[in-house]
Amino acid sequence: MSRIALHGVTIHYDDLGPSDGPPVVLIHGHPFNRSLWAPQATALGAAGYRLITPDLRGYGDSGVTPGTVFLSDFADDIAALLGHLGVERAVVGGVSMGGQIAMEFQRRHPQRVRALVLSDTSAPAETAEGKEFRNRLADRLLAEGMDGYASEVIDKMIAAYNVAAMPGVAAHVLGMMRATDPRGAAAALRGRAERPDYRDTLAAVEAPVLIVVGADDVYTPVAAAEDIRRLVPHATLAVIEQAGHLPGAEQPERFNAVLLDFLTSHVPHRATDRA
Ligand SMILES: O=C(O)CCC(=O)CC(=O)O
Repeated sequence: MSRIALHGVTIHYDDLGPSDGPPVVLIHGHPFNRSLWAPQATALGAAGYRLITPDLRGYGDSGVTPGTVFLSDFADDIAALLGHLGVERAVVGGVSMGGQIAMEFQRRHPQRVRALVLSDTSAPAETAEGKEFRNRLADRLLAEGMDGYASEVIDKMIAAYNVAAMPGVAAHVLGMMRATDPRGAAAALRGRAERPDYRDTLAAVEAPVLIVVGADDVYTPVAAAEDIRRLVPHATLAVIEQAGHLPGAEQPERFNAVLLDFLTSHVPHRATDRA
């Protein structure tokens, strides 16, 4: 684990795998942390890729900036982290809110994106109803803490059948949610409520794009992934069976196979991308 002070906060991150491998950044969702990507670390490293996984500000070991944190703040943190690491261009991917941050990164720093990986996410701006929900949830988490929310949503974060069948995965996901600082979660909820519509950005993307979705995701169902696919005709779409909103955790072997297949085709090892 490493850390860096940037934009007024300390960001913790892992930088794993061969340092001269093509860099891949994977961004966790809400309310998780970089340990979400533990099942990807070994597989990517063994295949020769460098994997950089930050704890977003307000999550995991990173510092908290209470109030409102916009997806643009998260994207700029990642750009600064890559600058610190001497990485000019990278594969940038994420799950759910992390996928939206990857789209925001593409919007703000398109020249730094070698390829995009969008797992279980959606491109449109928040609806009026969604904004109200996120702002209410932010108030609730600040008042009550994370425990009640974590118990309520575990069977949507991973497929309900996996909660029983995969107690280790369920415990990990619950543990990440419960350990999140409510001030960090609330700040991200408020900022995410204000996110822009990413559909125009996606329609203009020339970089390779991988869209992944759990077959039984109830938050961002397969239809949301198909909507993204329609915007990006050159994208690859993979549906992961026996998974919900977090296929990288629920079905790591299937998820890793799809990811590595995409990387091998579109991001070969020869290029080094160090600045
Ligand atoms: O609140 C939602 O939109 C679904 C849950 C979620 O955001 C999880 C995540 O960001 O990974």
